Amino acid sequence: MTLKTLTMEWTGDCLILVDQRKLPHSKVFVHCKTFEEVAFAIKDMVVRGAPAIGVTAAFGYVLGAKQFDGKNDEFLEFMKKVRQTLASTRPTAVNLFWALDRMEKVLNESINLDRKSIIKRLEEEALKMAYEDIETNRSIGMHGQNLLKDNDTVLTHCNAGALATVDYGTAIGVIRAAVENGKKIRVFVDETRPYLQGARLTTWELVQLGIETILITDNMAGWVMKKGLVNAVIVGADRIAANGDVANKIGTYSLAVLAKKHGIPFYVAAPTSTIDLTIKDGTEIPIEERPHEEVTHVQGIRIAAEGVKVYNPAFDVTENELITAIITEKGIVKPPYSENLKKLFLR
Ligand SMILES: CSC[C@H]1O[C@H](OP(=O)(O)O)[C@H](O)[C@@H]1O
Repeated sequence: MTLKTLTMEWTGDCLILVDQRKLPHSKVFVHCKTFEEVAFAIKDMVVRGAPAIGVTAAFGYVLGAKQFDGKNDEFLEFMKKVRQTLASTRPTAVNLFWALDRMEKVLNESINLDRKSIIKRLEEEALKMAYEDIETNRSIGMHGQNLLKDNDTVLTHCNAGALATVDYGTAIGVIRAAVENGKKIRVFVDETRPYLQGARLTTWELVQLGIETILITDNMAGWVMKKGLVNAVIVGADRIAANGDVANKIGTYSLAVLAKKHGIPFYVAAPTSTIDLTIKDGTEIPIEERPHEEVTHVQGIRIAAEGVKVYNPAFDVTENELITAIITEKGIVKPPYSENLKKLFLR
């Protein structure tokens, strides 16, 4: 079985990723034939977005198993190294660890089979995860679109579209589903400095979908809300703590505070694989800090003085009291999140 979407293609021995560092200027692809190449692709953000990172790592795990050519009793040790290499790429999106846990479980359950059968089972699990993600996103969209009315204007941040997942998207999935249900939706897209996922990726997706898209710089969001131009804010997530605190792209917290101030509903769209019940609140979520060059340069051109210091947290945490509802594939979760997120896993 194979897989081919906007974000990735699995051919059986190669994971082909659209190079999101180069979009929208050029649509080029990175071919990964080893787990090391997959790890680099995640770390350097060839591919990014919590669900996309998880499934990419799953295929990286399969490639690692295929690469092993040592003695049988060294295989498990080798696969531990594969997991460690993939797990060390980016710390915030819990989907990465959720996906690797799923792959490791299949490995442990099939370890007494011959190597070919083990690899086959691992590949089946990665493909199952990939196709599940597409269905999950469509379900998030189906639930979430009920929160939007015809002629609503939505503001979104970063990219939580098809490119951040295996396909369809989470926050953008809600917008797509509303449009597919006949609603006219307009979208304000935050450019999302410093990596510009909004300006480069979300606008590219929405324009191709024929959805009215208005690009703004991040510092315009408050004014747009104050002018009464926004009916709802919808963002993705990288990790949701047990109490409903949400880690998402840097700038999300500011949007949530502004939305509260202006009485605008603030929704988070995420699969249950992004919920991490092992951590009680957002203070425990590891926040990735990325290279200074992402701030001092834009597309390789220096914009800041030489010698300047830089602080570049890639994510922030939005406290649960600022979140109106969390949209998942199992339905819409409202406060109290500590109680209601747990219930999701009992369904
Ligand atoms: C659907 S998850 C998308 C989520 O991931 C992004 O982070 P990054 O581009 O650094 O991987 C951002 O937080 C999005 O909301």
